[in-house]
Amino acid sequence: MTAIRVEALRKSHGRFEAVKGISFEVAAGEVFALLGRNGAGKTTTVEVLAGFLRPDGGSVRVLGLDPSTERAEVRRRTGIMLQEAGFFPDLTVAATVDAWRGFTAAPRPRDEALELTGLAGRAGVRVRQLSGGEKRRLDLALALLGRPDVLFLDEPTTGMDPEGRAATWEVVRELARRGTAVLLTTHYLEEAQRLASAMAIMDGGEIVASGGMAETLAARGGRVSFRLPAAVAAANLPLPVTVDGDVAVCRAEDPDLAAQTLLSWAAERGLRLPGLEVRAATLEDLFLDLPTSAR
Ligand SMILES: Nc1ncnc2c1ncn2[C@@H]1O[C@H](COP(=O)(O)OP(=O)(O)OP(=O)(O)O)[C@@H](O)[C@H]1O
Repeated sequence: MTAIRVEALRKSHGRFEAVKGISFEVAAGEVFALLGRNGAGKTTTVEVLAGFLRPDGGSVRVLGLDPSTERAEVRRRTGIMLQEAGFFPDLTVAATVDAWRGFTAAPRPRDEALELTGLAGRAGVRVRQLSGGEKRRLDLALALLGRPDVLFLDEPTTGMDPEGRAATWEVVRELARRGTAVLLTTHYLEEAQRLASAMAIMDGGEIVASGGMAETLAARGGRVSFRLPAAVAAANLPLPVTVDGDVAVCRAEDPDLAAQTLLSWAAERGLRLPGLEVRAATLEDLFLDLPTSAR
């Protein structure tokens, strides 16, 4: 079932067109990563989907509803974690969750929300005393309160320590397993690669690359890297490489085959290729391969 549908969406801020006719879909139970450098138009897109901004062109549907005209119903069934959270600094964590529970239909119990986000031990602490990462966790706890069918996460793990990040990923995975559609924006490409099964990369308000995560990465092939022996000139290797310092990198559709070719070539000459590493393409490779303006 399609949970989020964006068709030819356009949105300007004043005269500046931040989103220029983008389309994508997110299915129930899917984590979809919307990526792109600062100012690409990701937050504007999320704000339209959440009903904070009206589209100037095209259409968006969340759970089949129009967020600008059916905002209350969309709000009831979505959770949202924006970059800037508006907390009351003098309230405790527990009081903040209680206040939000008051606005939420059939909310989760407070302790469950705090437990899920690793804040159980911080219930009595005032919001002003939380670290940046803990504030993000509180924001997530509030976004989860209504057991949403759709969750918008705008850079959810910024400022979190590795443990907090891993715990957040686990919460997001569990929600997706239970059918929540998750739209994630992040600058952490490893996070996107681990969490999302599909993605779109935006640049200057347009989508410049999109597709299933596994399929897109598999289509990029992979790379073999090793330290170039002093006696070997890169041009003499049996496959083309780029050299960075003393590390040679060979991009290949089939990196295992490329590694075999390089190793046999080295063995025939009694050479070793120290530090040889074979790996599939990452989202970072894909990003770095985009035209400069698209990063
Ligand atoms: N309220 C606003 N008024 C004017 N311009 C805006 C407004 N909000 C965003 N913009 C501009 O629209 C463009 C897209 O911004 P947006 O916040 O959607 O990008 P983003 O991809 O989320 O970036 P980031 O990764 O930095 O969060 C930027 O150039 C930004 O300066």
